[in-house]
Amino acid sequence: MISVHTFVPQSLPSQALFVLVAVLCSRFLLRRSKNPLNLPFPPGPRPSAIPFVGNIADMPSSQEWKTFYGWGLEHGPLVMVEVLGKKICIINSYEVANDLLNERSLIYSDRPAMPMVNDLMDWVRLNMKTEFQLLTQPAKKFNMGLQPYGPVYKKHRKAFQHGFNRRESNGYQPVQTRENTLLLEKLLTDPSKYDHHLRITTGAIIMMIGLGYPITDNDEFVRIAEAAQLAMVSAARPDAYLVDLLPILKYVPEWFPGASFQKVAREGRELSQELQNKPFAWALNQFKEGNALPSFFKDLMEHREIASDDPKEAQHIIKCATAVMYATGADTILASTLTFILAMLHAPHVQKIAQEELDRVVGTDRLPTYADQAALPYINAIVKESLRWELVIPLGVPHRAMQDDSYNGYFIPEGTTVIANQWGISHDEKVFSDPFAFRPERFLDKQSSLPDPSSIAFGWGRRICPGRFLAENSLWLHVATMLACFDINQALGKNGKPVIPPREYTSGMASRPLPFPCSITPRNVAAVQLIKNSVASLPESY
Ligand code: HEM
Repeated sequence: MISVHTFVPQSLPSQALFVLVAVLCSRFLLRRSKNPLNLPFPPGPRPSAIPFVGNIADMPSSQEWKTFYGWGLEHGPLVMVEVLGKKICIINSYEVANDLLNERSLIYSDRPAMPMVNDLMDWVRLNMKTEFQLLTQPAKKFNMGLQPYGPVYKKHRKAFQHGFNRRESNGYQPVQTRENTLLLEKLLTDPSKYDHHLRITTGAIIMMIGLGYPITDNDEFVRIAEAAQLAMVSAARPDAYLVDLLPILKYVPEWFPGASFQKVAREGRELSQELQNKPFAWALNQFKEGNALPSFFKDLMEHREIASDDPKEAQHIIKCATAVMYATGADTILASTLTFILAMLHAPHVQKIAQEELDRVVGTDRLPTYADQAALPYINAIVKESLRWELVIPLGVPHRAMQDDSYNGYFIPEGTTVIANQWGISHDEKVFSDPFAFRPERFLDKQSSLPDPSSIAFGWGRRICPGRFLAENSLWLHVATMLACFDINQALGKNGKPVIPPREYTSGMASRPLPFPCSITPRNVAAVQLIKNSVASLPESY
């Protein structure tokens, strides 16, 4: 069933019902009339016999990527479904995703409207009619990741890329190194809370890099960022709410029977406002008083012209970029590191090989650093396999066709939502043999033609994740240093036997492992001393 927190009013007034039917009919007829070559649509599960309803009953309510993967096996790499007149294409192969989303990115770089998240939760308010108005009244648009493709989006993207291209991202390595060393100490002291420590570390890294903000215990900004991000990713699943399929419903008031989605939206909206305003106000104050630490925010404030020639618009773009950064950055790095830890419990032999490589190349009297990266192919392969084995954003962020297109004899009409099932693509056994096993070795062969998992996990074309260099740097250091200092083992169950935790992940746009027990112990006395020495030699502050 469709994953509705649905809303179907019990007793719509007859006029509203008429409008609804008219909207559906016109959408249906409009789509039918535009297929000049009369090509078939891509195959997919058979829709309902009831007109307009389409595949609503086939849509999964959780772990959508697994159902979509099954459709790929049954119908081929490009699947189409239709839900209430809206067409959704699901891509299950690297080749097709590359052909459409990379090679034809001029056509596929738009985002679908997503009224629940964008309009009602205020992540991108689209109540203005034209791109021109969007350009001249930018005050409401906040999350560039969900913005339609166009001049406004390009300005936001440019500002973001300025701070996170490969060179700038490498410039943040000292922050990552410092916070990671503190993480090792926390894992030494209290390993059972490993997920909490990692959450604090990824938050601290993002807040320092983004705003120059040193987080505290129970930090308010971290709480806001996490809550806002959770609200967004829970709602931003493909057509999770009926309002995403029938945008007219966004005008239904919260008090109306059955309109509980409006309460969810209001709470999300309040969080998104807090996310944009509170940390920014703090950073601006620091900047004005001349106390700002080096950060993405400070750099952009000093080079506002990169964002816009208009200082007011520039400030707005900077505010949006910093908010988006800590809304998207911390949780994704956390989830990929948790996946790495879970993988170590499923493939214990891997860490033995990795530790042998680390001892041989780095030795045991210092921590691995970024300078060792090129000499540690097995660690690099673990990072790649962690990005492939389970996906932080299993279905990517949906794209939208901006014009009619055809591919391999199939018609893809303008307006189609295009979902790259990144989880499915990463588990395509025609490409990755034994895809459910954690096997870093598959990436050791330099002659191999396997796609790099980064070219799947971080998305496609002009919308590819701009935080990917930063994310990979963080993940690499967590993997290399944790394996250098600790043994990561299965925890013992009640019967005293080791327990392999299941590979269970949350649903939503972003996904992470459900909490799982594990044992993290220092490899030996030398590792304990190494961590203590490394912490002692950290500078007092930034
Ligand atoms: C392991 C970590 C991460 C993964 C797997 C990941 C994955 C993704 C994916 C799949 C997309 C959608 C791309 C598409 O539309 O095809 C995306 C977009 C985005 N990511 Fe990441 N991401 C990660 C970390 C980060 C970090 C650390 C930041 C910020 C510093 C970030 C900022 C963004 C932004 C702003 C977008 C929207 C891009 C746009 O629409 O133009 N991400 N990410």
